[in-house]
Amino acid sequence: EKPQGFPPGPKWLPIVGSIPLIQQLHQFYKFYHLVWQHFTSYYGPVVGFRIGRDKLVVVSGREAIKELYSREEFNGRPKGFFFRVRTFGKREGVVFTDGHDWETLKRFSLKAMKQLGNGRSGMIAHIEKEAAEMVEYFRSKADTELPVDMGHAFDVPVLNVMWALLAGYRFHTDDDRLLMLLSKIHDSFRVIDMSGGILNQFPFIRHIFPEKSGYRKLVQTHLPIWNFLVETVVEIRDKMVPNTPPKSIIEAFLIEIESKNANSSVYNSEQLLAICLDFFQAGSETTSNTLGFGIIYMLHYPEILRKVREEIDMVVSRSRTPCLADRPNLPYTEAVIYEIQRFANVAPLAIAHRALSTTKFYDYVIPEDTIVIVSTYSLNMDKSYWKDPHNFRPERFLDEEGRLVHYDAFIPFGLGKRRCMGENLARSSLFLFFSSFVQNFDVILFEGQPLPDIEGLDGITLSPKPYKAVLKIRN
Ligand code: HEM
Repeated sequence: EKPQGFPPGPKWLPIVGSIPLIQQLHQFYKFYHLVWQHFTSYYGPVVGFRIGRDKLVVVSGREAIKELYSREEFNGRPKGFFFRVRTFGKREGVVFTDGHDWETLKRFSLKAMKQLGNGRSGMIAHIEKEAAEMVEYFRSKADTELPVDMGHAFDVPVLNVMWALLAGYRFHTDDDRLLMLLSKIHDSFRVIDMSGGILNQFPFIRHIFPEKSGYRKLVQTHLPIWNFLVETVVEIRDKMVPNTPPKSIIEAFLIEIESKNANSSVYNSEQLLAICLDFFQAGSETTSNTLGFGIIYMLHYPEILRKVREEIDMVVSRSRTPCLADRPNLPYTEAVIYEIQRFANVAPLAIAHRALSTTKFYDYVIPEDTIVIVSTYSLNMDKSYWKDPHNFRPERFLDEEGRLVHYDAFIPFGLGKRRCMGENLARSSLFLFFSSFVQNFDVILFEGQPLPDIEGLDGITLSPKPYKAVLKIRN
């Protein structure tokens, strides 16, 4: 039965809740964030409904989202069966956990990232090197004139940045293990359904329908990733030199394990694998999909591309690729990247939160364990805020003097205690990969080939639809 004071929303049917209506609307709209938007237009910024046994609340709009992000009670993550399969049936790692262990691990990871982070010898140097490698690699492709899979063009460099952070080294671009890993990570994004799907509602059905329930696929997709991570951790542990500063997150974590007692619930090898998986999944698709969309938009808006290149040519010249120190001097390029992020809505629903206790929100009662979804899409496409949200217009992020403008409603990385841990890394990667790519290459479609679709594919993250094109070195 619907709890007293629960936010307004569609009808609750016995057992299934609103599932049939949601499925119907999803068929029509194709994207979950549009289904939630549909509800919002009927019921307001806070909508409540039920999916199977789970109560869900979708929060939209600037005011409600800011309020939500400021409240400690909403800092939980869903804890259903589905969200635990990827971490060996337990709640481990930093993305789908909460409470004391999550806080400890988040603090540890942020500190390790900071230590490995900035500066010539750290992550920035890694990303700059990776961007230079990417340009070399695409140059060799451009020479052969073989078509490139543009939807995934940035997967390897982006994953290599993540890998440098986690493991301290990079893969060769054609490394078979890397390609296997990438395809499994992609698959995992197609099988992780943010609401948890049927498996989350009725975990026992995996014994009856291992195939149909999606359980087998879920395990089979994660198995090679787990195995690979285990191998890597063992390799790194065997090579570690005692009493030297850690060169990667894995090394930093292994040092913690060594220094703590063996039964720590936080510093143990399962948690380490869970963290690696979290970073892999949270960091790679988001960044490479954003870049993929960026290139599609540049094909649609050649005039904007021309201006980006003009700025890069003037500030950086064409004799070298951009470095991070150029960023403050390239406000137009930055504005274009902001607009790509706003327009692409790569994480349209952030990552689901959970109410840690029964609490009041606006005039409503949100019961403990309600899953709370933040529609960042509603912020990015708010008409009253942006005026023309459906236009791709980077100038909105510049003032009259051409300086970058920051808006408090532009929060592609979330806010508050659960905000993205990779924001700096992601922003540096987006800047370096995007600017180096457009500085050096033209994307040439085949004769008669339509412009690639602006609209992406639905999933945990939105991804560009795959398409092929030939790269030419820009003259
Ligand atoms: C363009 C790229 C990226 C976007 C748009 C993005 C966006 C987000 C968003 C919206 C959240 C959830 C906020 C919330 O819970 O409300 C999040 C969480 C997270 N992100 Fe990112 N992210 C990006 C790149 C990265 C990278 C590169 C890393 C890793 C280095 C990363 C690691 C994480 C982690 C670990 C969390 C979970 C934090 C927690 O639950 O406490 N992300 N990100």
